[in-house]
Order: sequence, then C-alpha cells, then structure tokens
Amino acid sequence: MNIGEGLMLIRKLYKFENAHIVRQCTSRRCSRSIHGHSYKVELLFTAPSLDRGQMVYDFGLTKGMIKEFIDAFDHAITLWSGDDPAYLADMKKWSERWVELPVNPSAEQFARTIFLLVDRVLQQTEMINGESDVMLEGVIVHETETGYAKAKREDAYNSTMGPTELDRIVFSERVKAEWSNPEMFEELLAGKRFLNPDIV
Ligand SMILES: Nc1nc2c(c(=O)[nH]1)N=C([C@H](O)[C@H](O)COP(=O)(O)OP(=O)(O)OP(=O)(O)O)CN2
Repeated sequence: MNIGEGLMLIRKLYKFENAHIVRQCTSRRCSRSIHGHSYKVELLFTAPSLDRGQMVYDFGLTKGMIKEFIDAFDHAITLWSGDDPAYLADMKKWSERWVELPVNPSAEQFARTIFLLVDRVLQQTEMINGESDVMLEGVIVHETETGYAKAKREDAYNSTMGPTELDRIVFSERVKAEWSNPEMFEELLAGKRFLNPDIV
C-alpha cells in the first residue's frame, strides 16, 4: 500500500448489561449458572477518505439503528436456541427482555452477531454527507475487564463458526417495542433501504 492510500479508522464504544449461560464451555460457573456481565462493545469503522465534515463517519450517525440494535441486549437475557427447551421456555416466561441467538452467547459469538447486524445496517443505509466506502472493520466485545473477543469480517461470515443468517435471531416483543421503530429488524431482513438524517 502506498502512502496516501490507507484507511482511516474510528472507534465507537457502547455498553450494556446482559445475562447468559454459555453451555458446553469448560468454565463451570459460565456453563451451569446464569450470570451477568457489564459488556463493552467497540465498533471499528474505516474509510479511505473523509466526508464533508472531514470525518470517517459522524459518531452521531452511530446512535440511531446501530445503537438501538446493540441496546437490544441491555437488561436482557441472551439465549442459545440449541439450549434445553424447558430452560428457554422458563427464561422467556420470567424475563420480558430476551434475545435468542442460533449460537452460544460467548463473547466470540456476541462479536460475530453484532458484526453481522451492524454490517447489514451499513450496507442498507444511504449516506448523504459525502461518506465513501465506510466499512465495519471489526467488533470487539469485552465481557469482563480482563477478557474480550474481536470479530473481523472473515470471522463474522465464517459459517464454520456458526450461522450467518440474521433471520435466525429472535428479539422478544418487549425488546422490539422499546425501539423507536419496532419494525426495524423485519425491515432490515426485508432489505429495506434506510436514509441517514441530514442532521442529528
Ligand atoms: N474465550 C472465552 N472464554 C470464556 C468466555 C467467553 O465468552 N469466551 N466466557 C466465560 C464466562 O462467561 C465468564 O463469566 C468469564 O470468564 P472469566 O474471564 O474467567 O471471568 P472472571 O471474572 O472470573 O475472570 P478474572 O480473571 O477474574 O477477571 C468464560 N470463558
């Protein structure tokens, strides 16, 4: 790569509180007891040039759909669809905010899942302030102060690591009701185009 042809990178941090069990992992406390984490999620965006505001992508634009999808996990329990049906039914009965994934909710799979969601939002968003080729470079999920997982594009779309189809994610009715547009996930799945606001 020549000087002047690099990609500039920005990072936006999000936080949420979430509960889970990660079945089949070696750590007993992790695999057999419901427990929670204060997650920190870093989104890394790159672009080869800057927009009219001389930014890779205005941080303000990352507080719409992207933030709402990540916030779906806040004060929620994340379930693996492969878990015991009795456990799944009980959790859904007693917690109105839940997200069901087709993968075990490890830090690795949170990072892959969030990558797939945010990448699709970017792909379907019309950017109107001179942005060019804004790409999601990676998603880092900090599960604790001491442990994180990073998903790059090749990890997120690597089907040997788990499904990559977004339609296998289920958000509870309460999670969806708290979005500014409760239909946004269905619209995303249907391929709807979203227009960035001209001011936020
Ligand atoms: N590679 C992964 N390993 C573990 C994950 C994970 O998602 N990916 N998750 C867990 C548990 O959820 C656990 O709660 C976190 O484990 P750990 O880092 O051991 O947590 P501690 O707070 O006990 O660790 P400290 O070293 O005391 O900070 C397990 N493994």
